[in-house]
Amino acid sequence: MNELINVNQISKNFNDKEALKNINLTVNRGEIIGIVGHNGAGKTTLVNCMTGIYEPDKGTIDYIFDYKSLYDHIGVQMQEQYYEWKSKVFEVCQLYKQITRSDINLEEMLEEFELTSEANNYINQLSGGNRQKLAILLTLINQPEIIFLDELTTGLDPVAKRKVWDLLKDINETKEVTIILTSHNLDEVEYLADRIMILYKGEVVYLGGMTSAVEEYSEGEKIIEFQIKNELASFKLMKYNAETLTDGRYQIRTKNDEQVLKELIDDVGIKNVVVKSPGLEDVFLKIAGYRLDKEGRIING
Ligand SMILES: Nc1ncnc2c1ncn2[C@@H]1O[C@H](COP(=O)(O)OP(=O)(O)OP(=O)(O)O)[C@@H](O)[C@H]1O
Repeated sequence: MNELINVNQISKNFNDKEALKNINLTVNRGEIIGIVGHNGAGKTTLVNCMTGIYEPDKGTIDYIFDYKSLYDHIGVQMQEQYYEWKSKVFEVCQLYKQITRSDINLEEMLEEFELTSEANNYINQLSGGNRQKLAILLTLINQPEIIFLDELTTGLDPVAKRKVWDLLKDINETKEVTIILTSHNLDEVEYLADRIMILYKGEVVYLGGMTSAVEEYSEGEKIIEFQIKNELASFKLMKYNAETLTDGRYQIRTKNDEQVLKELIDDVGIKNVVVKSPGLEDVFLKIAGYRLDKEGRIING
């Protein structure tokens, strides 16, 4: 695969705070990389280093293209506050086109993004989903090889979120644009990314495929969720360390799922059973040393 960016052992400090420590990352052409981590983990700092906004204190970043023309090759999602809030959609697109001296056909692009009917509307009148689609469109006006997106779907409803995700997949596949996105939304990363980087206190704790992340950190563990037919039998669950969920459901984590399931069916009496593998959220929480309580709130593990 073709390497676009090589991040070699970079570190970045703010005063005496180490925001990034010895980060390595090779970005290959055509891939989608999701960068996740707790608040303050260093996601934005890493993106800012890769997009030339910050200079690393240690290490180097090599680009396949000439660094002097970096902004001809990358697209960076602007924070909403940078737009002229009361501008019309088409005007902002045109401005971006002029600034980047692009020869892109804006009408075609708006059509592709299903934003044609919004072209003469003010940005502050757009729905959240359309505003995010516009943000993506703007990153693509200079026809970049790689785009950087930050917290793309925060606050969007599930349908709008899904539309934005599908748009991104389409851009990645048809335009062969490489995508780096930071997100707190693990479903988003799980759906979109080919590789995931998990940052924890400025260090990379995982970099690789999604399936191997789950395999590596779940160590063959399975999650069994169920209700019991007769609540009086609930004392029998004590030996399994079962957690109580909402809605009268229980959860057991085990590496011996077949045996435990058989015992639950034969000895306890269970119904509405779901057996699942841990997901990215479980992995993420485990790496960061957290777990969820029965209402799904994060607590220290
Ligand atoms: N310009 C700055 N000046 C001082 N400290 C900074 C600066 N930018 C980031 N930091 C610090 O560096 C660390 C990493 O911050 P960064 O914004 O990269 O984290 P993040 O993972 O993007 O967090 P969030 O999810 O909250 O956006 C934090 O401790 C933050 O306070």
